[in-house]
Amino acid sequence: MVKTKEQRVHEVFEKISSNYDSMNSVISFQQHKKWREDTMRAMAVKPGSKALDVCCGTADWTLALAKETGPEGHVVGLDFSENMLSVGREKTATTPTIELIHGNAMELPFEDNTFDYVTIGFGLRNVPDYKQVLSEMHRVVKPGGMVVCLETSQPDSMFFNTFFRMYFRFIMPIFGKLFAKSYDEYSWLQESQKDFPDRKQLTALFEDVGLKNVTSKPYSGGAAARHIGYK
Ligand SMILES: C[S@@+](CC[C@H](N)C(=O)[O-])C[C@H]1O[C@@H](n2cnc3c(N)ncnc32)[C@H](O)[C@@H]1O
Repeated sequence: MVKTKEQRVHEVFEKISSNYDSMNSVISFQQHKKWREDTMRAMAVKPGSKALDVCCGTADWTLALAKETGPEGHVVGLDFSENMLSVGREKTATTPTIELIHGNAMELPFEDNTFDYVTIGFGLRNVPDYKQVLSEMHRVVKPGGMVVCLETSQPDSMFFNTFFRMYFRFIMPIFGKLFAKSYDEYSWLQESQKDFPDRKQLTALFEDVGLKNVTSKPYSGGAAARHIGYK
């Protein structure tokens, strides 16, 4: 039986959960930390606010959000991989303002207008329907609230774009094999990168679901980008 994208993604993350955090630094040459920090700065999260981190995985961004929302805030992390969540649960055990829940980004289990911030970090390219997930994020954020996506993107320069694709296709799986004994999983992850919208296309998708004042910023020559929009 042919597996759906959703089933395959689920299998991949169930398998790589224990190596995920260290592999992130290997495959992005530590760059992901800078991208995350810059995005958090741009968000200027208000203490005491309520945030949702969609596709939270091992909860790195969830923890960063909780640091900003502080003791009066509340941060929910949602993911459909129990193994990724269980790594996240260990990391967040001493942060009582964080709640990690099992769920699907395609159908968020929250009322309309619930959160001040809704984020997705390196998750959007993995879902079966980008627009459906963005529209769910738009639905659950409060009017005036912020929707934020940090994701790999398509570099502007043709030369760098070709290099980046080659890297994802040939080098990253080798790193996956060497450091995480998972050649197939890291090889498969490039599939989700190569067809992902570029900055302009993702901005248009944000606007299609009703988000306003959408801005984007490229990182590392456009290898990654953050998008921010408001409801
Ligand atoms: C590359 S990881 C990103 C984890 C984390 N946000 C980070 O910044 O490191 C992608 C995560 O998305 C989750 N995911 C993919 N599709 C999903 C879906 N439809 N619903 C919920 N989680 C999903 C995977 O289980 C995985 O934990």
